[in-house]
Amino acid sequence: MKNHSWMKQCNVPPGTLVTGKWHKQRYRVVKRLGSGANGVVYLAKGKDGYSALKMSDDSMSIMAEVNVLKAFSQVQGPSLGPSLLDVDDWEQPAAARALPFYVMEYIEGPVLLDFINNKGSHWSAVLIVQLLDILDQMHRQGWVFGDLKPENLIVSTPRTRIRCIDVGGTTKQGRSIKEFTEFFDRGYWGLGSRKAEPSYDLFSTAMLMINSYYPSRFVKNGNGLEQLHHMIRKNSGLLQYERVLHKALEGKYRSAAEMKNDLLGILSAPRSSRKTQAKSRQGHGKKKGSMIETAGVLFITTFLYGLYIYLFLL
Ligand SMILES: Nc1ncnc2c1ncn2[C@@H]1O[C@H](COP(=O)(O)OP(=O)(O)OP(=O)(O)O)[C@@H](O)[C@H]1O
Repeated sequence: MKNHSWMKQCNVPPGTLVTGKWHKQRYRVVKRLGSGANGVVYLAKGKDGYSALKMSDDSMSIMAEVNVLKAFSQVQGPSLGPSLLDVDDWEQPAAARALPFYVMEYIEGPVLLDFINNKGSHWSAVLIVQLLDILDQMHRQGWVFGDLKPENLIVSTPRTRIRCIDVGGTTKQGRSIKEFTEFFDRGYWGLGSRKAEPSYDLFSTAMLMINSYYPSRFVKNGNGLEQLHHMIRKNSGLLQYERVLHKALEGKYRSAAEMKNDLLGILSAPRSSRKTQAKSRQGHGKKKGSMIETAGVLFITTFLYGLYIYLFLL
């Protein structure tokens, strides 16, 4: 069992001043943002404004995360993770030894599922397209994100960009995945190994999409692939992405860019033809939904795709 003694040392009340031993930067703790397997993250205020400060008594895990964030900061293109602002040790007055911490960009916004619950599941594909751009860059640099799950993805405002947080599970390609969450793990579904390779992240990406249409998730029940195919077929929102989802679940994509292009192909097809195709795949699709609803969704989807082109391609 994991030793959580660090919890006590890392448990600091709002208002606490954290001063770095080496760089002498000062951060005022505003509130606790959350804690994970490797430490506690606080919203903090320093001389340059708000930031997210992560502390842990496990200096190895702090250094590993710092190294990933440093590597990410060298990469051109979309931000692969929060930018790294400071790394230091905190000498708490009453503590026996200094506590390592790092400070990163504070990414403000709801986590993926909260955003989708609020705005509608049709946003899912647009955000997944953005995520695939990030993953493509990450994979080209030799990394695999590993623990992809909605809680590790924030939709930052006001430009509606998906951002990855928590690089604790980020693994060099070829090694074993360090951290995973069952629902998003292809090993759990019996659909592949836990070797860090791009197809591992692409499987999780397909599961993210499935999760956005099944927010309460579901557990494995027999043959993993058959069950996932069935769940996709049962949901008309997901059914339009069936081809892409099957390929990702079966590990048939060679790159995130390939998956992104397929998804964009579907998004750019007129909504009416997507719906017809999905219905014919569903076989005896029930006649449901009013003309007004269909027209509304058609309008929203066309608008979203236009927005996507405007925000990310122009
Ligand atoms: N850069 C950031 N900006 C905004 N919020 C953040 C940032 N980094 C972390 N958080 C918040 O802090 C919480 C804790 O983050 P952390 O990365 O330590 O662990 P976790 O994701 O909860 O757990 P685990 O590492 O076990 O998966 C996150 O759920 C998130 O809400």
